[in-house]
Amino acid sequence: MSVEKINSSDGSLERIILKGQNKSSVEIYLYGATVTSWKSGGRERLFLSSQAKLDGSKAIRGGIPLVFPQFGPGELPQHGFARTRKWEFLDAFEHGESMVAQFRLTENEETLASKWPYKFILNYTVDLTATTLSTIIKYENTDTREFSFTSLMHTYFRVPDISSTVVRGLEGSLYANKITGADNVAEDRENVMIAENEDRVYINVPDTVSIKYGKEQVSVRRFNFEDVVLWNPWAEKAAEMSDFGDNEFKNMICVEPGTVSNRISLRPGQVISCGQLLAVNDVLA
Ligand SMILES: O=P(O)(O)OC[C@H]1O[C@H](O)[C@H](O)[C@@H](O)[C@@H]1O
Repeated sequence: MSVEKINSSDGSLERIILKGQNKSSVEIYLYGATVTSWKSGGRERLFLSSQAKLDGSKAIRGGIPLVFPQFGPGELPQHGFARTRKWEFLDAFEHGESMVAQFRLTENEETLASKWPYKFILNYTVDLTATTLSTIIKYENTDTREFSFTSLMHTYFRVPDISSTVVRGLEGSLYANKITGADNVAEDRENVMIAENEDRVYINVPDTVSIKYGKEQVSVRRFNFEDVVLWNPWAEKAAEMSDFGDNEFKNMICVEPGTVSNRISLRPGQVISCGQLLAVNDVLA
């Protein structure tokens, strides 16, 4: 088990690499506090585009970008400012079976001058075990006024083949289809598969959904996040994105825990912790 801090002496961005038991590891860029790699049993579980910008010029395309305080388009830049700010690295250490790293983001002059002008502290904890990765944000209102926000962990999973990838646990939930504009559609499938440009916000989702591919399954358990966004840009939209390889849509699926259909409100001094626990399980059969 080890912690490595890569400084930017060669011009690359600073990052932290935690190595845990059984060939597990996680890499976190201070830029956006973006997790860019998670390995369990020596295998990469997250998708990072070969075209991703890793120089701080754009939000990182892949891994786990953190969306705060605005999901999607709006008064702030798309998906807010947390994914394009440099976070402070607080500490990394071994804790029982886990390797843990902690990061912090607070307001700055730019955010105070933005359309979301509040004082806040986000404490972000990344916890790695041999078979799990948990990412938790503690949101704290340090302002004198109540504020509200939307937030999400934009998790990009690497899959061998999208055409045989199944998402389970969504059956019975309602979703808004952001492509067609249809709202409150009931999901009636036990096994959700993607075969075109999909962008859906699921609400009333059970705590755990899972992604199954081949003989493996990764489960995604949420804490205090209400919704799950399901996204794959498919061929045409992928081709329009400068930081996404044309054929890479075949090897990724975004299953994104967040609270985006409602807003989270915090009074002065109030705190809430929200996050996700990703766990790798082998599937027999
Ligand atoms: O291109 P980005 O700003 O990173 O957004 C990528 C995607 O994020 C989420 O999944 C949204 O639901 C999509 O509408 C959006 O296209």
